[in-house]
Amino acid sequence: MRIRFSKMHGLGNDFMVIDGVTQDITLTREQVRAWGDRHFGVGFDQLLLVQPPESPDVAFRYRIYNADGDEVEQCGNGARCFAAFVRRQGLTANSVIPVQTSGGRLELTVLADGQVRVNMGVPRLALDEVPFRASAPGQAGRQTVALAGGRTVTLTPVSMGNPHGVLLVDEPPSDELLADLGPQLEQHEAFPARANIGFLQVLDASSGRLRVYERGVGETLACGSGACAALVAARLHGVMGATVTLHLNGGDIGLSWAGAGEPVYMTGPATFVYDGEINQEA
Ligand SMILES: N[C@H](CCC[C@H](N)C(=O)O)C(=O)O
Repeated sequence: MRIRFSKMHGLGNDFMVIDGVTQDITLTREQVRAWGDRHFGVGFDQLLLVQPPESPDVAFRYRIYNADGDEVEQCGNGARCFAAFVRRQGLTANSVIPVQTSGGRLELTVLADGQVRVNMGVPRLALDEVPFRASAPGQAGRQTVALAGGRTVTLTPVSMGNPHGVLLVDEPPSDELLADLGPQLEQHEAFPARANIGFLQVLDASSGRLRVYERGVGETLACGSGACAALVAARLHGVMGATVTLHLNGGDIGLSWAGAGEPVYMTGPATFVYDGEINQEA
């Protein structure tokens, strides 16, 4: 069976986006991995599957699959591309689009300049909601994680619907730092569901530099939910204000968070690359 899809990206975090409203799509873990392969398939960080709504308070459901084939709860850059996709496909003409993901309900607003503003929901900081398994009592927002060889790191566990661990670093996050700590922390026993690991260098109260080693993918050029988690962590540490710009390898993202109990808002681009067709069995 031939499947129609669009290739898109949000600041270089790239997606295969499939209309599961007008096409009857069933995905297996093996199929996602095959299509995600950058040599033998389409190649992507995540696959986004658009589906009809399952409740009256949303217009759509969208499912997110990492390149390793696992379905996950949330994708911030993907949410922006989802909004641009459903309008381009003619599935909606609305500018405000409520959507359900496995990690919660998002409200997306397509702005006049084509950027998309996302209400990413209220961050969850309770350790069992991230989930995070503390090895020793930590103070709010700061947990110590033991690494092989006796080293320890301090990070902030945050859920944006998906799990994140954010480290505040004094220098620009280097390739060596991510290669050393990214895989260890992504799969660390402290994160029973694994985690996306962010490395944030705070530049001043309104700007910072972020690199993210994503769960199920590795480092991406941008991570939207990771950017939200980084702002939350920085605010818990008292080192950033309510409205910031974070510089990611793929570009800049605007964020705001008014504090505990409030949602995080993220604004950024959604870029269309090409339309394609692929065989279901490929
Ligand atoms: N790797 C993430 C999913 C994609 C998140 C990211 N691409 C974003 O923009 O939020 C996870 O396993 O939770």
